Amino acid sequence: MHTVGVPTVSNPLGTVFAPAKINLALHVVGRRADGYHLLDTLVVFASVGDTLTAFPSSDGPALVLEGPFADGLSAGGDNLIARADRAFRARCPSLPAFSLRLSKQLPVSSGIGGGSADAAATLRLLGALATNPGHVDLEALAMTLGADGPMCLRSTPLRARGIGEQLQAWDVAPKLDLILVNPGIAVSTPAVFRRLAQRENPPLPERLPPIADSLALAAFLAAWTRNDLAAPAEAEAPEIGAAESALAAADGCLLARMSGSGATVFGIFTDAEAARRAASAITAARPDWWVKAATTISPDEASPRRQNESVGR
Ligand SMILES: C[C@](O)(CO)[C@H](O)COP(=O)(O)OP(=O)(O)OC[C@H]1O[C@@H](n2ccc(N)nc2=O)[C@H](O)[C@@H]1O
Ligand SMILES: Nc1ncnc2c1ncn2[C@@H]1O[C@H](COP(=O)(O)OP(=O)(O)OP(=O)(O)O)[C@@H](O)[C@H]1O
Repeated sequence: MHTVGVPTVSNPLGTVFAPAKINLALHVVGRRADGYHLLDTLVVFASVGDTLTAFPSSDGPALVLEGPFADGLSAGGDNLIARADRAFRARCPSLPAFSLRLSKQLPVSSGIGGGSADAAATLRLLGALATNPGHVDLEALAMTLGADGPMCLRSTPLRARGIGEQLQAWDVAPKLDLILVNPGIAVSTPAVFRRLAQRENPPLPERLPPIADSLALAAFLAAWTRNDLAAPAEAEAPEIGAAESALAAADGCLLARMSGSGATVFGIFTDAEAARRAASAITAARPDWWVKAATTISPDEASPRRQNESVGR
């Protein structure tokens, strides 16, 4: 795969949304012999994310990056989209060449899936465009591209254990009104894991209680769950604490917490209007931060759409 200009062919073949992943809770419960950490995490996906579109290409596979966070991200063979494309084609060699265009809306190295979401979206899109993808194990491929790969492939509310490969649907997740705030700092996931003081912590409660709405969820998360990577991430990037405090102090915020290995922080709000107001106020106070009001998405909203289907966003 190589970088080219904007594709001349205007008709897209299909498009897929790569939503931001949010770890509502992230417990580090152990460590494997290979150094990877065992997790117990509750995950939802948001209405903000990257968009990946496929165009026909007569010139071999190509990748074009655009959008607010495209700068500084390589479109070469190390991009997770290029890696996912190669991995898929190795198992499905008859797939025609596509030019892929990524609209990069999510900050890079920010704890909300970014690269894993793009890699998973690539697999979903290629799987939808291939005529015979039945023999390709997308979940196994996704894991080779990152521990967050399998959860991003599903992009539905879930609980993940192991290093992220043991997935259990969380069908009763309430719809949430959220704000995501990134204080403009890229945080390295390995660096945060390295700083962990305690690697064996209690897991989430074995059975999640019935949770009716945002209020009940926020109460449950606050009482029973944590993000064990928050302290090491904040030691790496103290601005995370400022972003969390800004969210927590906003009217209508039920819970503020860091996602993944940071530095993005999410706030759960009482309603969409409160979230919009708080997002405007935080943006006004900190124009240098990335601030987005969002909701959690339903399972079908991250499904690939072929050209003649509505993209819906
Ligand atoms: C922190 C989370 O975002 C929670 O969802 C993920 O566990 C990270 O997933 P990811 O970014 O896809 O991670 P990978 O690209 O597979 O791993 C990056 C690095 O993070 C560390 N890592 C990652 C996942 C994990 N369960 N244990 C780890 O120790 C390892 O040092 C690894 O080399
Ligand atoms: N398409 C891509 N989008 C974002 N990052 C990419 C991409 N391809 C490769 N990368 C690289 O992957 C690394 C991790 O970026 P990413 O945005 O996935 O981190 P993250 O948001 O912390 O993810 P996670 O929440 O899974 O830990 C960065 O070093 C980045 O350069």
